[in-house]
Amino acid sequence: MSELSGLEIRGLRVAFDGFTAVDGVDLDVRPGDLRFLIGPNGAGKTTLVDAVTGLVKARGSVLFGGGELLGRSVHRIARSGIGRTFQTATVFEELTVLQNLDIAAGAGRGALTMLRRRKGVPESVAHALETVGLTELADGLAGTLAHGQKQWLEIGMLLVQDVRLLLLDEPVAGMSHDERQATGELLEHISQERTVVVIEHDMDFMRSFARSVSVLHAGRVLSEGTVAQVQADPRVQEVYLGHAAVADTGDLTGAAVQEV
Ligand SMILES: Nc1ncnc2c1ncn2[C@@H]1O[C@H](COP(=O)(O)OP(=O)(O)OP(=O)(O)O)[C@@H](O)[C@H]1O
Repeated sequence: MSELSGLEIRGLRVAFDGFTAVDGVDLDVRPGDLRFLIGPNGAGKTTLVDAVTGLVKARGSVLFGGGELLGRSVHRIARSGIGRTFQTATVFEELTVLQNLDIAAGAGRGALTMLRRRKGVPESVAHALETVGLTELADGLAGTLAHGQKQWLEIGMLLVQDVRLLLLDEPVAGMSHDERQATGELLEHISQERTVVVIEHDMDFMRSFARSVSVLHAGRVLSEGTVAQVQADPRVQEVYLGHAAVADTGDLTGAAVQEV
């Protein structure tokens, strides 16, 4: 296992045709954190992750493990140990779970190694299967997996690549209660050895599993801290509820908030 690394973002700025989607963000995610990025639709969460992973051009600085990511290609950033998932799982449905993991594991290998016949399942793949709870389903087609299981397979595909920073975009969207719980426990487990950043709208899930939270609004960091700290922040309540009147629990889960 490689050393734990943190993310250090300074003055990050992303503009689309004159519209500034990320407007001078500073963000520190310490090594091994389980950080939730929350904020209303259009706050800039996905664009921030796009900038970190090289999908959009950005200004400022993004250091991971001390190395500058901005200016590197998407592939070089991936090879730096950074991986992400998207809101819709992107597994190969016609292949088995094992084959999906095998391909992901081979992403960093040469074609010859990929073609060579191997006996058994590589250690890293077996370990990832175990971690994401899909060992029993290894030979099943990925297309037949339940929605939650596809998300876990995607996470497994990042694990076999030995990704050290996982950026997950709404991993529990559409999941059942039990699947959410299992996913939260999986992320807690993974973040013992890796740094995890989760974009999320599900406030119950965030409250149960976040170690730290950053609230984005209109391309800026509005608030940051523990769950209790951001819930108690009147600016956060203002953005989520339109007023600062939720004094008792700082409850962010009102019906109006679920899909904010
Ligand atoms: N490729 C693009 N071209 C133009 N505008 C974009 C592009 N991508 C994002 N935007 C705009 O940037 C803003 C931030 O979008 P982004 O998707 O990052 O927000 P978000 O916080 O992830 O929202 P959501 O929670 O709805 O996913 C939005 O106003 C969006 O319309």
